[in-house]
Amino acid sequence: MQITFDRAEVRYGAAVALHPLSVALCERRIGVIGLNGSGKTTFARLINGLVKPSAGTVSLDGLDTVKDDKAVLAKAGFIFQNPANQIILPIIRDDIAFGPKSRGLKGAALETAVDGVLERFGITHLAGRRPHELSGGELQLAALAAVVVTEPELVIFDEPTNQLDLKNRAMVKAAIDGLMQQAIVISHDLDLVAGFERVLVFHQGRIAFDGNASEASARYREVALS
Ligand SMILES: Nc1ncnc2c1ncn2[C@@H]1O[C@H](COP(=O)(O)OP(=O)(O)OP(=O)(O)O)[C@@H](O)[C@H]1O
Repeated sequence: MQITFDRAEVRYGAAVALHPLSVALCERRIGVIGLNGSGKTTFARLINGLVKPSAGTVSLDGLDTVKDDKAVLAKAGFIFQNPANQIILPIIRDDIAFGPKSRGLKGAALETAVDGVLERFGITHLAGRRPHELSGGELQLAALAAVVVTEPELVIFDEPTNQLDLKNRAMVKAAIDGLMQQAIVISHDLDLVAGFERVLVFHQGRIAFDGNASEASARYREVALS
């Protein structure tokens, strides 16, 4: 999928969260790194229309995130920094079933779809649990399953390994690596984006570097320590 920013900018009053940005993205794995407050989440939320540009446009395969917001939401799933906030229903299985159910899937087809994603992310044993009974990594996988079951073309992750231990981090990394969908991953975890085709470094609301993962890490270290 082609994601196109055309002079898109975001302002909150007098403060600029994202300076006018024009960029086209179509790689399968795109990393976004940068200091706190550099504009990464704003950038990511623009992609699926959670944040609307103050000026300019953002489009996904020609669909405008403002005018075609519903179609954009169906194409691009978003995993929030704290996935517990996006798991609405008390039981994991019901939460995963919620999206496809509200799109009309029912009966055996619904059960098969839910079983499929539970198995795919290795969380079948967690289906009957409540969100607070899951580890941070398991919560990420449950939120990911709930997004993937709706069959988006793109999945956007906002700091998916934030505050996870090594084991949970590896679990989430494996899930992202194995994802069939295009993925955009915001992260402070440079290992997570190390193998990505394209990595953007944000700094003070602008892209300070756009290129391969190893050069991006070096550039990030430079801006972080400057
Ligand atoms: N709703 C909002 N209202 C006002 N200012 C905001 C809002 N959302 C973000 N900002 C500001 O915009 C700037 C960019 O924020 P953003 O969350 O995009 O950064 P970030 O790189 O994702 O940071 P972090 O790594 O801490 O999550 C920050 O200065 C932030 O304070």
